[in-house]
Amino acid sequence: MSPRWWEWLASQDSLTDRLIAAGQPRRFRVRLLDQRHGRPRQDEAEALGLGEHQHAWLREVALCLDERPWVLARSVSPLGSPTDQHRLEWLGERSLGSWLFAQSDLQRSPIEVCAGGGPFAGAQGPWGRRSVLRHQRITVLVQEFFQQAMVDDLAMPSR
Ligand SMILES: C=C(O[C@@H]1C=C(C(=O)O)C=C[C@H]1O)C(=O)O
Repeated sequence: MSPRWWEWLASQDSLTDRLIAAGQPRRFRVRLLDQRHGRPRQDEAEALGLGEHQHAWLREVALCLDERPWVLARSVSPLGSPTDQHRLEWLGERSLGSWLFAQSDLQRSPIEVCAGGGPFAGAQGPWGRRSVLRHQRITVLVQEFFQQAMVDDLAMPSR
């Protein structure tokens, strides 16, 4: 892995803030692709220690600079029951990170890295990462997949 990618993949702070800074003067926007209640994938349930029938809040977004998707993200957070309202349902196109990283007691698990663009149709990119973030009773598995548009716009190394 190149040092420039390591800097992105290993960063413990808010990816939103890093994208805004690196993307200057491009306009940053969170484009909400999907947000619903449903069953996590098996690997997501395992990462969250969930039983296979437990429901979760599922959120998929594109983090865009000048409307180009640099990162596709899929976040999964357990629900007590399918009819529960998740505390973050109101987010809309505000960044999940803008709320999470405003919580003083936020905890983050070690970051796991994987190759590839992620479980999104047509996704293309060199790297993905995931970690679990916790604040009081909220636990969120955040999965971020860096896309070819970011490679091109920042002239990043291919891997
Ligand atoms: C966790 C963060 O929030 C980002 C924003 C997301 C969203 O709005 O759904 C999802 C993943 C993150 O890249 C962050 O900024 O680090």
